[in-house]
Amino acid sequence: MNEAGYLEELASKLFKIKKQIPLPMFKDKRVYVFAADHGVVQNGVSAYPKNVTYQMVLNYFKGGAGINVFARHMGLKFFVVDSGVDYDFEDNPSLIKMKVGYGTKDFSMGPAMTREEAITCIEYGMKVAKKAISQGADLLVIGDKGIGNTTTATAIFASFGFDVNKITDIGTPIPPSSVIKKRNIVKKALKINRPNPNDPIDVLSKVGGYCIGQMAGFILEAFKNKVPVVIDGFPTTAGFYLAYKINKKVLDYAFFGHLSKVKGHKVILDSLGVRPILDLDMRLGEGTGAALSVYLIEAAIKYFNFKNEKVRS
Ligand SMILES: Cc1cc2ncn([C@H]3O[C@H](COP(=O)(O)O)[C@@H](O)[C@H]3O)c2cc1C
Ligand SMILES: O=C(O)c1cccnc1
Repeated sequence: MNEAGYLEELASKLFKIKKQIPLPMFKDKRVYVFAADHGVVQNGVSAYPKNVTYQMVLNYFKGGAGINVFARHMGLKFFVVDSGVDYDFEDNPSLIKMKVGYGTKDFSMGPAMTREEAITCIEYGMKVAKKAISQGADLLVIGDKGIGNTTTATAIFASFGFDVNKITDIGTPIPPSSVIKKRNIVKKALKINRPNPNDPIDVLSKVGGYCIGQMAGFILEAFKNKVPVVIDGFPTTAGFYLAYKINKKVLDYAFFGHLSKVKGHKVILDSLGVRPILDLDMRLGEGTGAALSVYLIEAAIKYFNFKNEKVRS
């Protein structure tokens, strides 16, 4: 048996969550993109300046970004969470205002945020998930938006013991000299801040981001409510990793939508023993790879139900 290969694993993972035959199809699929600014950007670790973050959020409102295309293609409701962008947005139907601050501090000089802010991030992320689920959401895809967030993600993983040399790569296209700078900035951040790998909140406050902290809270709340979450690329996996360090059981509720082209992503996914659904050389972030993978998760459910129907008849 197992002729449908990995699709059967996907279905059996869902079956462990839902414990229902037939498995229900998703009725309210959503993508939440967590956006924030990162003080570390002032060191020239991204191909873009900081103000591109808020411009991209404004672009979401017009439906003009990659994730808007894929959300429409996949029938996902789209939301952007302002976790901490250095800009005051006017109200918009897809905007969720959860600002913890106007961007983190540069963690190569000291802590990114206070411990209180880190806890607030987790709480706000939980609030976003709670509301989504109370409105009927039954599949939650997460994405990232924020210039510099791949440096923040690298610093988080490095804090938990991953080798900086093995996980540092370009996010947006920077020259090799800037990749070296990125690596050195992360090393300096660890030296200055000494994040405690046994205390995920300490890691978040020392070298984290408002967006990544909120993703962690979001994932923890989704788990509590038995709602599966689809993780995207490198920055969203950092959010997942923080949640995982708080509660290892979140692994049973998470699907890894794709393998990012950022080389560290494979290192992290291998360490978790998980297999990404797609591998398309994407390094776009925003939830794009995860959004596309939903197609296969749904196909896996249909196939599972078809097989079980055959067995019964
Ligand atoms: C136009 C544009 C579209 C994007 N779509 C995703 N990202 C991605 O790249 C950024 C992280 O890479 P780094 O750490 O190198 O800054 C994030 O905003 C992420 O969403 C984009 C970035 C830009 C500029
Ligand atoms: O892996 C990702 O999701 C990613 C890669 C590059 C830039 N932003 C996100």
